[in-house]
Amino acid sequence: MGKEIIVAPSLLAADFSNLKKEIQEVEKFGADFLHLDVMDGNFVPNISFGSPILEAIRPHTKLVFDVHLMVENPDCLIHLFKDCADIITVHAESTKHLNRTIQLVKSFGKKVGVALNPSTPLDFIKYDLDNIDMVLIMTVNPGFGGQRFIPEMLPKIKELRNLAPEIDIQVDGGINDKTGKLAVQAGANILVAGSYIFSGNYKNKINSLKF
Ligand SMILES: O=C(CO)[C@@H](O)[C@H](O)COP(=O)(O)O
Ligand SMILES: [Fe+2]
Repeated sequence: MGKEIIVAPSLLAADFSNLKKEIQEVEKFGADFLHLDVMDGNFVPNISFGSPILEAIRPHTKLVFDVHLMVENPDCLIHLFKDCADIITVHAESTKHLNRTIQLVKSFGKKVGVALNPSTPLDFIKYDLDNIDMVLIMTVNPGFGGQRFIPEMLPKIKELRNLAPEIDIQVDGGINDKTGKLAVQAGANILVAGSYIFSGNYKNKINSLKF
């Protein structure tokens, strides 16, 4: 442990007909990041929202915009997020040349995250760790909110924490007060939670993740 816990509500589970209010509520109750799941219906079997929505909500909050790109060929799309994202996370599985994609995100002056699907080994990023700000360990298979946390990801988080003691480790998928605690004990310091937070009582839920 050691690093302060960052709580990142995932907008995917918010009321889409009331986004401005939803975002301002989680901000008021202590959220640190706003996690924004961009899905293209190709890399994952679902479509969510894209840069026009992010630009529309950007003026209404000071939260850090943590953009999780679940798109095939992210190099073609990254530029769309240059005016609204603070952190851009790409999936290691979505690009042929991960190191080039990392450099592209950085060329826009953004922090760069790399996400790994549950079955993707840490070896994929071993030689890029010094160039990455954050590693996102997916604790479900990407594409949908409301899935169950995969406990086999806990040793993966531990292994990464040993490999990179200072890096930000984000976990995403099935996070609640119980699974979040296990992830933090394993070494994670950024907790994404969608259905857990947006299912009600935002204040208690956000507080319950600040271990
Ligand atoms: O990236 C994803 C899903 O692919 C996530 O960010 C989900 O939005 C998390 O939702 P919950 O599992 O917390 O409901
Ligand atoms: Fe996500």
